Amino acid sequence: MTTAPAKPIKLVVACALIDADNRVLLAQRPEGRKMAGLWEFPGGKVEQGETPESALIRELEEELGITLPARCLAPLTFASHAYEDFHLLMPLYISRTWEGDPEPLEFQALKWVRAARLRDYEMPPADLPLIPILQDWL
Ligand SMILES: Nc1nc2c([nH]c(=O)n2[C@H]2C[C@H](O)[C@@H](COP(=O)(O)OP(=O)(O)OP(=O)(O)O)O2)c(=O)[nH]1
Ligand SMILES: [Mg+2]
Repeated sequence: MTTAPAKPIKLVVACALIDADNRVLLAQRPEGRKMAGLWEFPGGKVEQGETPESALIRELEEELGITLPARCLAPLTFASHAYEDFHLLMPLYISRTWEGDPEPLEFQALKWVRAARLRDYEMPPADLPLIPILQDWL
């Protein structure tokens, strides 16, 4: 019996930011990167020495320029997806409260999207199972 070689697990944290109109923030991945142009939830890799929450707070500051205390983050769901060269494990948090106006500091664009419209935006394959969960929740 042969088994497929194990792929490294990459831990990425992301957040569904929800505005007062119940819309969710999607961010368009930059040019020149893997999956450029696809729409994702802001976030990024958990670095050595970080907790998932501290990594997410750092990423939201770097990518969007917003400040979000850990108490404003609630766990929503997660993605688990086999990419070609790694396995993505991505906890998805949700928040309705932060300080500052999100700006596309590291993205091509940002978009506030209604739950019913989420499928109009092409997302990474790992994110597709998250859409109905978010739609049920919103
Ligand atoms: N942030 C985020 N990443 C996602 C989503 N869906 C998905 O498959 N990913 C994948 C894409 C990447 O392989 C990985 C995130 O890596 P990244 O390169 O953007 O990480 P990062 O923000 O830490 O950026 P960098 O330090 O590499 O510049 O997770 C999502 O909804 N949000
Ligand atoms: Mg990122």
